[in-house]
Amino acid sequence: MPTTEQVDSSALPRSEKSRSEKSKYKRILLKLSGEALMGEHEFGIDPKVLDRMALEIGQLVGIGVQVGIVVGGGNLFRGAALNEAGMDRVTGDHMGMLATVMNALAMRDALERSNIRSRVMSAIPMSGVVEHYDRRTAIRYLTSGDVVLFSAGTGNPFFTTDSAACLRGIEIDADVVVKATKVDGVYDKDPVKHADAIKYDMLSYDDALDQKLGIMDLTAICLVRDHDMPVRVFNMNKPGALLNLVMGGKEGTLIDRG
Ligand SMILES: Nc1ncnc2c1ncn2[C@@H]1O[C@H](COP(=O)(O)OP(=O)(O)OP(=O)(O)O)[C@@H](O)[C@H]1O
Ligand SMILES: O=c1ccn([C@@H]2O[C@H](COP(=O)(O)O)[C@@H](O)[C@H]2O)c(=O)[nH]1
Repeated sequence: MPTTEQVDSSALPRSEKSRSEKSKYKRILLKLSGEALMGEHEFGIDPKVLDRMALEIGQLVGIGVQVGIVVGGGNLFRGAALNEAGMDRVTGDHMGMLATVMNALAMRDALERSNIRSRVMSAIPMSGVVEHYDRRTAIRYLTSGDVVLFSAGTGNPFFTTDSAACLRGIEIDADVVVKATKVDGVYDKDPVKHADAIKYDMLSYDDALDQKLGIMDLTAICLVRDHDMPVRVFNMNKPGALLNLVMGGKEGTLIDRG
């Protein structure tokens, strides 16, 4: 398992310090579903969702957990959908990656309004708007307690932000990749389409791959399997769930080597 640098909890109030010492994870990579940022809307960003996420992320930072974030772009553009509508696929993917930069900027704004120090890095150079992604700099920011938002996915077309989240999680030596989504875990089939879907509490990488469960793309699952990076899938609309799972609570579904 990857190791992380110890969190300096000496600056925290006593109650938060003792929680930090008990937290299961010291550094996490949180994947936020772009689609979930729409809230009740059909497109775009619901500021209420951003503010609620900022509050929940702030609780983790408050107990000394280091938080890297990858935000999806499905609330704005997806390359595959644009391609189906007739657009060149690579152009569509570039639009999708730019959408994730917009979401990351909106998330940073919400975090900073809650007095949570945060940085946006982009896999696609965007001088004057956000910093270009650099692993060592990102780890320095995380170690100093800043939230780091990794935007523009992997920087390459034909990938997804799930793959980007797993890649960045491995690169920054996160203890876990936490996938925040609209459903409360991984099921034997899509629970949005099938009322009789059965939820898994835990699942091996190989089972997730063999059953093609659709919660994450296969590239992302292969990556975490090859690097033995655990993934926890949970419902981001359940208040307190993120803090609970970081403290070791059994939220959602754990995907690991089994
Ligand atoms: N076996 C499964 N178990 C759970 N969810 C599943 C499964 N198969 C498909 N899904 C679907 O996957 C969705 C969650 O994926 P995710 O959060 O990546 O959504 P997304 O809309 O693709 O995110 P983004 O907007 O970031 O691209 C759920 O809303 C659910 O409908
Ligand atoms: O590495 C990447 C990541 C994403 N894209 C494009 O962005 C959109 C939005 O990402 P989601 O994972 O669907 O939220 C995606 O559909 C791709 O078009 C990419 O090209 N490369």
